Amino acid sequence: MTAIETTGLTKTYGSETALANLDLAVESGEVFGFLGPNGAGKTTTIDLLLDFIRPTSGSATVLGHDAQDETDAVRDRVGILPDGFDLWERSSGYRHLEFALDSTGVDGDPDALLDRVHLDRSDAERAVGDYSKGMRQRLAMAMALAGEPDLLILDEPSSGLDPHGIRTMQEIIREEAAAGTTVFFSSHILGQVSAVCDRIGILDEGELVTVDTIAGLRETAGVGSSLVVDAADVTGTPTADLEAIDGVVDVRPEGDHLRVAYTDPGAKARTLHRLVESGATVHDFEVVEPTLDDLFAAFTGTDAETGADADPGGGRGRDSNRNAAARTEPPSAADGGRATGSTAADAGGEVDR
Ligand SMILES: Nc1ncnc2c1ncn2[C@@H]1O[C@H](COP(=O)(O)OP(=O)(O)OP(=O)(O)O)[C@@H](O)[C@H]1O
Repeated sequence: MTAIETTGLTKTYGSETALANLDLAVESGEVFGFLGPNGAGKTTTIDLLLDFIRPTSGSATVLGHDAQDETDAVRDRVGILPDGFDLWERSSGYRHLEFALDSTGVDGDPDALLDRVHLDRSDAERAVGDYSKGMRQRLAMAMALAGEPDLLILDEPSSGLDPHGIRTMQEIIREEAAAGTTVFFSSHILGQVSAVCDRIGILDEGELVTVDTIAGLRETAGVGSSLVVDAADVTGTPTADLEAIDGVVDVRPEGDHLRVAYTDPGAKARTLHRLVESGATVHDFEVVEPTLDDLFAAFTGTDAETGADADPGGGRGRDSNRNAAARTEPPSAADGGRATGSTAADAGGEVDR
């Protein structure tokens, strides 16, 4: 079954197109990474899937249900970690988990959820108002896991997490995938998705640029690996000599090192041989794999982190003001559903446990 399917899904705000004509199918059981820089349209897509906002045109189904007409059926089976969620500041972590479990109608153990996200039970007794950003994120993830959802939709799940927290998040995603849960998660931190995703969709300025496996993306982008060699006396080996080696695509001196980009793995040994033959002393070498940032730049012409033009000569560039547009229609709360979104009412008083 297809877990998520969108057809021509579009959202505009006045003259601003947040999402343009999105056609996307995420298969059941897949871990799908939705990548794009700030303002690419990731949250807009997720908000449309969960009916937090309505599309300008197009349609979407989630777990076989129409995202706009069968919202309750969707939210019953989807665990959601929204972007910019709110919590009840004076309620305890436990209270949040009890609420999340109650709203799924499925029996569950709050302690088991805490264990999964590595949140201490003593912390769960406290009001969330003084939680760190990472603890809040862990609690929100635990709420999303309540009720064993069929689909997890996570908007920037690693936001605010330290490296240990990021590893925990990745472990949870792997465990969920192993249990057959479909996971759809957005991120602009490209390195973090490669470890867990079956496929990746790259979104840029509201448009889906490509969808593929990481290996497929690398191949299509033509971004090869590099051999970085620490060698002395390389003067006897002209760059052109190395560039002529089968499989080598580029040779650049970098300080005391030489960076040799190749597409055929056999080119590594041929390069090292050629250097030694010509009298160079090879002290050390390492293979540098292309990062997803390299891939992103190859597909969009922009740097994923900064949005800056990655290739001023040939890239498409970005309008740096694009994301500054005022939000005139804030995502609404998932009231009563499984969502941890802006449902929190800070009712005041003592810690509510
Ligand atoms: N309510 C709104 N009113 C006007 N413009 C909006 C609104 N919501 C989103 N936008 C615009 O739509 C575009 C896509 O925004 P969206 O939040 O979906 O991006 P994103 O990829 O999730 O970014 P981020 O990584 O920063 O969360 C942006 O240019 C944003 O300014």
